[in-house]
Amino acid sequence: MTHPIQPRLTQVFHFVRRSYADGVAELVYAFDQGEELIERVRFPAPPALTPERKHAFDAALKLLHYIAGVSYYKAGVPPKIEVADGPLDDATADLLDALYLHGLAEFAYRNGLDLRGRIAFPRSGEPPGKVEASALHLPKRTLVPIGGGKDSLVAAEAIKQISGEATAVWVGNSPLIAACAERTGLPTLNIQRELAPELFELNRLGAWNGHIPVTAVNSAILAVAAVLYGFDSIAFANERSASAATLEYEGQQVNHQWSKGYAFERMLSDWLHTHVAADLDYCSLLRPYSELAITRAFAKHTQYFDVFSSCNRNFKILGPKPADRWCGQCPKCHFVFLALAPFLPKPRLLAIFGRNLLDDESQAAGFDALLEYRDHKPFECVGEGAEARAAMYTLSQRPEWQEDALVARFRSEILPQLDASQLAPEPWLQPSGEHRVPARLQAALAAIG
Ligand SMILES: CC(=O)N[C@H]1[C@@H](OP(=O)(O)OP(=O)(O)OC[C@H]2O[C@@H](n3ccc(=O)[nH]c3=O)[C@H](O)[C@@H]2O)O[C@H](CO)[C@@H](O)[C@@H]1O[C@H](C)C(=O)N[C@@H](C)C(=O)N[C@@H](CCC(=O)O)C(=O)O
Ligand SMILES: Nc1ncnc2c1ncn2[C@@H]1O[C@H](COP(=O)(O)OP(=O)(O)OP(=O)(O)O)[C@@H](O)[C@H]1O
Repeated sequence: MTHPIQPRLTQVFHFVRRSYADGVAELVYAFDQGEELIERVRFPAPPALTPERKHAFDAALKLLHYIAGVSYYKAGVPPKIEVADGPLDDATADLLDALYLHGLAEFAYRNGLDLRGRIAFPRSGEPPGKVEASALHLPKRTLVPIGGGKDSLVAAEAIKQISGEATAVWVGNSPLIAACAERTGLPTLNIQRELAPELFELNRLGAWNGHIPVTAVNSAILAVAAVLYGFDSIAFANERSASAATLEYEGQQVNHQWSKGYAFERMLSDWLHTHVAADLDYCSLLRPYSELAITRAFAKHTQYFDVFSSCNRNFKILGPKPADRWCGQCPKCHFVFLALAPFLPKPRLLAIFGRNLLDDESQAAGFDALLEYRDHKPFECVGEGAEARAAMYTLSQRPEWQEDALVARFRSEILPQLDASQLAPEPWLQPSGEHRVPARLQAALAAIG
C-alpha cells in the first residue's frame, strides 16, 4: 500500500487537538494535510475533575499533548510546527524547543540529521504573566514511577522508610514492571498508553526512527495523573549520572538520557509550579546519587532480586516479551552486573543474572564501552565511564574475581594505562549536587545513602 504521505518529505507537523473524557485523553497530530495520528492515554477509575482543578488539569494535559508529540514528530522532522492553541508563552516554547532538540539529539546523531535551528514552537513573545500558579492544596502524597529496574525501587523503599504516603505508578503494560510495583507493597496505579498504530506503519515504510526522551513523556503523563487523582509530588528515580552527555558531536552534546537529566527536571519542575500548581512538586529522589551509590543501596533490597530487570528488551511495546529477564548482551545488562558486583556476594549476583558476564570474552567490547576504553559510552542508561572503571578496579582487587576473563584482561591490559589513584569507588558513594526534592520528602534522601 502506498502511504498517503511520505513523512520525510512533509513540511508541517500539526498539534491538531486534544480531549479528555471519562479517564481517556486523546492527543491528535498530523503531518501536512495527512491522516490524523491519535495517541490515547487511559487513566483508570478517574475521579470527577473538581472545578478548582480543571484549569490545572487542562494545563497539564496541554503539556502532555506537546511532549508526547515527539514520538510522531521524529517520523518526518518537518521544518514547521503548527499548534492549534495558537502561539505559546515563552516558558512553554523554551521547554519544548529544548526537549525536542536535546531529547532527539541521539536520534539526530544516529540518523545523520542536524536539528539545530530547525525546531521552533510558535511563541507569542509575550512577557511572562503570573509567575506562579495557584496552590491546589493537593493531598500530601507521592506518585513513585516504577520502571522495573533498580533505581525506582530504591526510591520507593526510601519513601516507605520515612512512612511517606505513596503510590507505585507505571505507564504501559509490562508484566515485569507490574510485578515490581506489586512487590513494593504500596498502592498501585497503572496508566495505559496507546500510541497511534499508524506510526508503526510509517516506521515500516521508512520514516525516520530512533530514541526519544520517553522519561519526559512519562513525566507529563504523571503530572496529569497528579492533578486528576490528587498527589502533591512526583518522585522519579533519575541518578546524578543521567545529566552527563554520552558524547559530543559537531559542537553538540548528545545525551541518551537527556530527559532524565537535571536540566529537564529543573525546567519541568519550574513549569509545573508556574503553569499547573504552586504545590505540585516534580523531582528525582535519586538526583544527588551516582549509579554506584544507587546499586550499593539496591543491594540491600534482596526482596526484589527475583523480579527486577534493567534490560530494556523487557519494555518493548510491540512483539513478545522475553522469557529471560536479562539478555546478558546489552549495555544495561553489562552495566548493572558490573555496578552491583562490588556490593553483592559473587554467587548472589550470578544467581540474579543466571551467568557470569565478566567471564564471557564475547562480552569484552560491551564492557570496554562502559569503561570508555577504545569506544565511547554506549547510548544507554548507564553510569559514567569513570564509575564503571571504579567498579571494575574494585573487582580487580578482589580474590574471587581475579580469574574471570574480563577482570583478568582489565588487570593486564587496561589498568596499566590508568591512574589507579583515580579509581577508588568511595568518592562515587557520597551524595552531591543540586536537587529539587521538596522539604516534605528530604528525609527520604538520607534514607538512600
Ligand atoms: C523498549 C525500547 O527500548 N524501545 C525502543 C526501541 O523500540 P522498538 O522499535 O524496539 O520497539 P517498541 O519499544 O515496541 O516501539 C515500537 C516503535 O514505537 C515507537 N515509539 C515507542 C514508544 C514511544 O514512547 N515512542 C515511540 O515513538 C518507536 O518508533 C518504536 O520503534 O527502539 C525505538 C527506536 O530507536 C525507541 O524509540 C524505543 O524507545 C522507547 C521509547 C523506550 O521506551 N525506550 C526506553 C527503554 C528508554 O530509552 N529509556 C531511556 C530514557 C531516556 C530518556 O531521556 O527518557 C533510558 O533508560 O535511559
Ligand atoms: N513505564 C514507566 N512508567 C513510569 N515511570 C517509568 C517507566 N519506565 C521508567 N520510568 C521512570 O523513569 C525513570 C528512568 O527509568 P529507568 O529505566 O532508568 O529507571 P529504573 O527502571 O527504575 O532503573 P534502571 O536504571 O535499573 O532501569 C525512573 O525514575 C523510572 O521510575
